[in-house]
Amino acid sequence: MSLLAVRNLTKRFGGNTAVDDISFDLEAGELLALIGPNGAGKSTTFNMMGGQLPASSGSVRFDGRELLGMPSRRIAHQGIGRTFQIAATFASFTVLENVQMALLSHHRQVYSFWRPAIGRHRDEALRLLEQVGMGSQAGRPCSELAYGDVKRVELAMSLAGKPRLLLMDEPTAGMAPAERNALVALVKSLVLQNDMAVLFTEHSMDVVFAYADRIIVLARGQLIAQGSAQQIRAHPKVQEVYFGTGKTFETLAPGATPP
Ligand SMILES: Nc1ncnc2c1ncn2[C@@H]1O[C@H](COP(=O)(O)OP(=O)(O)OP(=O)(O)O)[C@@H](O)[C@H]1O
Repeated sequence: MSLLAVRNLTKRFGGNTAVDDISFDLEAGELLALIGPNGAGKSTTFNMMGGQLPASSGSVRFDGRELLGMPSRRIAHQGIGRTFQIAATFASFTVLENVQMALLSHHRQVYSFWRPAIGRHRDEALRLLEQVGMGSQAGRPCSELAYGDVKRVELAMSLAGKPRLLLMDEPTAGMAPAERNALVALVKSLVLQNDMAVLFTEHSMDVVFAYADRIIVLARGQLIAQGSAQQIRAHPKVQEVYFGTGKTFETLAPGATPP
């Protein structure tokens, strides 16, 4: 049985079928990219899986349990984490405090402003920050960080819930190419270390082809291809939907800097 089994998932907005009968699986230890041109249905798929949007029909089973119909908070407590396109850190709080608050939330403890979280889950928060390479910045306010570092803090926060599956919606949006590669390389190493599964949407083909174990491609709501980077790059339907969008499918030489 797959860790995640999506079957015949469909979302209609009035007469527009945004996600049209898609099915795919995801296994533990796998980094799966969901790609497709603008309006393909990627965010809608994520929002149905995370409980932010009701599906019109279909099924999403995680470890055999149906997620559709569950509220998002309950989905999170099944062991599914989610990061959003907009970084969700508190700017005036330190890096460490942000991760401590995520841990408090995971343990369903209430943060109160007159009794700060300082001291609670400190060691665990520092351990998570070390995992994402931010241990040395623990005492800095998030407002002072470079954007790429904020995304690392956000990643540490999403790990606070010990997810077995992490949904990452455009984790590298707004990042420079070198930062993008570093972040996805980090995610890949976390997948292997923690035996997690990650499903991510991404517009930069360079990071998708460099790091994803498998790729699924949506176009106008339909799943038009799935497979390895090599299979996707050579797939005629994929080439057709991306033709004219300026996206390229060349492989980078090892160690080369992407455009
Ligand atoms: N709340 C909504 N109400 C009506 N239509 C919507 C809604 N959300 C999305 N859509 C439509 O569903 C389709 C899929 O949109 P979606 O945002 O899922 O695509 P996407 O692949 O994430 O695009 P992008 O890469 O631009 O973020 C589009 O036609 C969009 O206009």
